[in-house]
Amino acid sequence: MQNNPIRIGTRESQLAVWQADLVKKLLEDNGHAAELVFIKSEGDIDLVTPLYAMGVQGVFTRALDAALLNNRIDIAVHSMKDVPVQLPQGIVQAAVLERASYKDILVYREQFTEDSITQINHGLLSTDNQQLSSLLIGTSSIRRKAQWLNRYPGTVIENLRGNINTRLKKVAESQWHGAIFAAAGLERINVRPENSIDLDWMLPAPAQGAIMAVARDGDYNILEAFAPINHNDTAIAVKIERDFLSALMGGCSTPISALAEVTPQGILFKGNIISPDGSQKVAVERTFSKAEADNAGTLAGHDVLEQGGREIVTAFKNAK
Ligand SMILES: NCc1[nH]cc(CCC(=O)O)c1CC(=O)O
Repeated sequence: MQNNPIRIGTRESQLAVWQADLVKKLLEDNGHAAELVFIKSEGDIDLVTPLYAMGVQGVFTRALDAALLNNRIDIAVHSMKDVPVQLPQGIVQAAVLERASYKDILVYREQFTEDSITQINHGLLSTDNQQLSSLLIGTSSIRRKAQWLNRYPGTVIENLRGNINTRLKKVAESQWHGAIFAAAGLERINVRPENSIDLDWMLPAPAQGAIMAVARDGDYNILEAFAPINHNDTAIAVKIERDFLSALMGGCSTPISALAEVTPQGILFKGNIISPDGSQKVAVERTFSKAEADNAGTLAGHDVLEQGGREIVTAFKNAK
């Protein structure tokens, strides 16, 4: 039994605090006292450098890892897609919460729909507005950039860093057509603008929309407290997605997307890797049985490597 309140470490952004509060509430529902401890991360301090250029993995997670290992907190709560697939020595997964929307969405500044954006990009929409001759889209995610350019070649991609509120403000003040966000982030803190559409053709980052709690290895009181709040189907899906990522590259901030959906008919998996300029894409779509879950991500990753993905990985690594 855990006696002292469970110290939940979190970053200070509104989304991070919302996610940590959810964990606190779930713990309290199960009879555990808990409190939040705020920790600043490198990813929050440097708001300019694109994430993929920061050179290290885990810019959002390392400060929390250190707090965990130094026993300043008992649990760290993360957006799972920000967590490197290889957890640091001494840190283990305690729970994965039920996934929210995994979708990427386009927040657009004016009355553009995806249809009109497609038309604009293909020069089909007649307009006198000079601005529309080339699309300007904000994102600092190399994965979103690669997918967008693959679908809409010729778009100019603008760097867009910062927490959700900063980014929304930047888009509103920009001259861009729009910017790409994770639906989950905006919806959780209730700031998804009306001018937004789900990008159904875009595959999410591995584990997008999932929340992960990590603990010290061997801290059995904590691991026991978190077992009941683990969502099994989500945990299975995100493990497959992260195995796919590992099989291809093993890093975050890569142009690799993956989505596994656990359904009564089996596990539906889709994944891809796209060269950062959008010109080359290798995609896989496979159905697995639940019994195959352990190897599904790795198998799908090997499919992609064999179908030309290896060349994209190599070029990406050499360009870094
Ligand atoms: N990389 C930043 C980040 N990490 C998690 C989310 C949103 C929540 C989620 O995807 O789980 C975001 C913002 C975004 O991608 O727009």
